[in-house]
Amino acid sequence: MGEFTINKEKVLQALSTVEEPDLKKDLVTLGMIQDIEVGVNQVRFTVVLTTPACPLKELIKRNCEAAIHEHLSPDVEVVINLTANVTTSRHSGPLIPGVKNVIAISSGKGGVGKSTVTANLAMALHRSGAKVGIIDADISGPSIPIMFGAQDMQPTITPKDGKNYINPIRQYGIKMISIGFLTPPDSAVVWRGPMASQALKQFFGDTDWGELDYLLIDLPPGTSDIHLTLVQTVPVTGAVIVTTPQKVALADAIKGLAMFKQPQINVPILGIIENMAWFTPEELPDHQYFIFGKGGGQSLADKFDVPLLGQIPLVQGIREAGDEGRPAVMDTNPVVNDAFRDAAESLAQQVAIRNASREKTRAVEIQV
Ligand SMILES: Nc1ncnc2c1ncn2[C@@H]1O[C@H](COP(=O)(O)OP(=O)(O)OP(=O)(O)O)[C@@H](O)[C@H]1O
Repeated sequence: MGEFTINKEKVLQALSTVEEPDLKKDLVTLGMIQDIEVGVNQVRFTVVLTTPACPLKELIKRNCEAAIHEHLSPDVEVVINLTANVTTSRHSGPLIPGVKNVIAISSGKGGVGKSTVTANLAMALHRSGAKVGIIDADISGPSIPIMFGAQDMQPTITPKDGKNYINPIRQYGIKMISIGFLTPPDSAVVWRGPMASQALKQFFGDTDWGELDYLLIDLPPGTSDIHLTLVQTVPVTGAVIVTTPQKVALADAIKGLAMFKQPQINVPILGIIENMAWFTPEELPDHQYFIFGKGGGQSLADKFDVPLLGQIPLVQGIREAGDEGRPAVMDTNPVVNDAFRDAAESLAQQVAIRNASREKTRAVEIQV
């Protein structure tokens, strides 16, 4: 056998046979391979994933290793370092320049667990290594501060470049701002649409978010002026619709979906999360009782040809943790943790696919 030397080019050639399963292009073309080092019988390189929450990272790693063994040498040791650089499809504009993805979390009707899902998705994304923020724009009951045990905190103001900026609260590693921070906890302020829209604009224009991979927006249930304000103020990467499997919830979720699809709004639907998909008693983690019906989220996803990102069971601990001021994924119930982690990974995956495949989003122009 002739002498075969491994060099960087050969490593790149071998890795150009490995496809990113979602983006359907090879890792070299996608610019995902960095820092190749060739040592004695050893190859090292970094794979830069599109999100730290990538559900396919182990598969990609295995495929890279297999490609090196197949195309270069079966004996070479392969050391792969995985990192992530979350992608964006936003034109960087004057507002929130360091925020890569804005994700609207919406529901057709109230009480389906939209805020609970937002809080836990945020925490699961943060745990994967992403930089995450939340804007709680739910005027019907701003519950994010309570779910994060932050109801008594107050955002501070810092002057910067001749302007006063709001600093988001930081709790459990997540930056957040809520319409609830603008009113004392026990006051009965009734938020009217225009006031809330004004507040939302401030949360984008006058708030120092710094660098974020994902900024989740907890919207009021149904359709409202605030939804319009959101899409007119910043480019929105996509929307997630939270529903329960119940018929009445699904009917409203369809309206919510239809709103985002309207031509003048045109926000891509990243997928559906079915909350309270079944009841699982804490002491019987393998049992599932379909008390609100079964398969509703999947049939909605099928009807609109969008992914079902996750199914979250109804678990007493989810409610208790929320009431006690922490997202339930901070506890150790594997049923809850797995459900939210899977949903967060699917969401991050859809964001990456969307960023790779669609045009950049712009804020919606107001027709006058
Ligand atoms: N999967 C779940 N298991 C157990 N309890 C849940 C679950 N999801 C939500 N809850 C509980 O249901 C109640 C309503 O949830 P949440 O406030 O998140 O709903 P929402 O859709 O944001 O409501 P709204 O937008 O109308 O304020 C809360 O007490 C929450 O703790």
